[in-house]
Amino acid sequence: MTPKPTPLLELSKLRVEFNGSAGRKVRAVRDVDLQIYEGETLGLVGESGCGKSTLGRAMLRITEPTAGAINYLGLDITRLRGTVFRRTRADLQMVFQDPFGSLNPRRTIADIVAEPMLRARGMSRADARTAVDALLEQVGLGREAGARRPHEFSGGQRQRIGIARALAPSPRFVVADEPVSALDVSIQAQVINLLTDLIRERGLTMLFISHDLGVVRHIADRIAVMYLGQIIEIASRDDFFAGPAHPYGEALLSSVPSLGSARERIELAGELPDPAAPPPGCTFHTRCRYAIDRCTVEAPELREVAPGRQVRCHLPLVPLSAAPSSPAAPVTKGTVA
Ligand SMILES: Nc1ncnc2c1ncn2[C@@H]1O[C@H](COP(=O)(O)OP(=O)(O)OP(=O)(O)O)[C@@H](O)[C@H]1O
Repeated sequence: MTPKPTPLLELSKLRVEFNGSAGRKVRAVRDVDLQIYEGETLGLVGESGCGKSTLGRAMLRITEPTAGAINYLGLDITRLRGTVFRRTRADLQMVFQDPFGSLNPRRTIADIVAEPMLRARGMSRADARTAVDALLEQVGLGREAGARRPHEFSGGQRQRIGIARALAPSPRFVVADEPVSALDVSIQAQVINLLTDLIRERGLTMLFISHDLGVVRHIADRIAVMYLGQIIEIASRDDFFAGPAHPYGEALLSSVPSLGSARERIELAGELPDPAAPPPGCTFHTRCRYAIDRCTVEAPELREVAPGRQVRCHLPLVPLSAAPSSPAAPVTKGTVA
């Protein structure tokens, strides 16, 4: 028997609540348990507002979790303070959806990319200069880009700068939050191919957040589906695209005919419920076409229905004896044409 791989990052009961209007608590992330294995890209999908960004930001403590633990190499990051936190945090970086908003317009690209090398890794200026040149080459901008400022670049180029800055402290784990959704489709493919190359060359582990299943299919090894702050399905990429086990995933996939799903289109009834007042029982029951009485009163647990495949549903769509698949098994990733 092959030993189970050790997660690089493990979330236990991670919770994020915001103060909503009229003193109501917005439960954006609800007690999430999740393992991310070294070298894998985990795609996090779900409708707008289901909590994907909040979960990604909480994993890096950009948004402080309300409760729970984030285990990274034996350390609970939520408990770290001061220098130890800053040093550890340099291993964990983020690529944002809108790189322009996060790039200081007054600074040169070389300064922007060098800053985390100097601050987080204590590099000398001379070493940082050499490393910046190499990184700008690696992300396809060329070292000449270093002397210019953010406004001189197109959206796709700015995202390359955002990626260079995230990689500057040589992280092991990167959260990419909708990194291509603001870009033209032709540019999206180039940035996805760049990320795929960087993941392979640097052995990066990544949480890739996207509402676009077509994009996720090109880059992710495993898929986690989120609904109203909870993970409701986890599967290998191939298993998920062959047929989601949760009715929500089934509906999401059916809405993208280009993904080759021969199934009928399933309309999701109504809007995403208010995360400050989630429905009782299974939170998806109000929109689920298979819901039975039990779903309205009893909240399902996230349970394993096949090796490496978990689902939070009383009536999962795959048979309990579904074909085995390893959670961290290497998957050949596609190149976007
Ligand atoms: N700072 C905040 N204060 C109050 N509520 C917030 C805050 N940030 C997010 N929320 C709420 O938390 C819930 C989850 O939002 P989040 O942005 O994480 O979802 P998402 O799936 O990433 O959606 P999107 O793709 O639109 O960003 C939403 O109801 C959102 O309105």
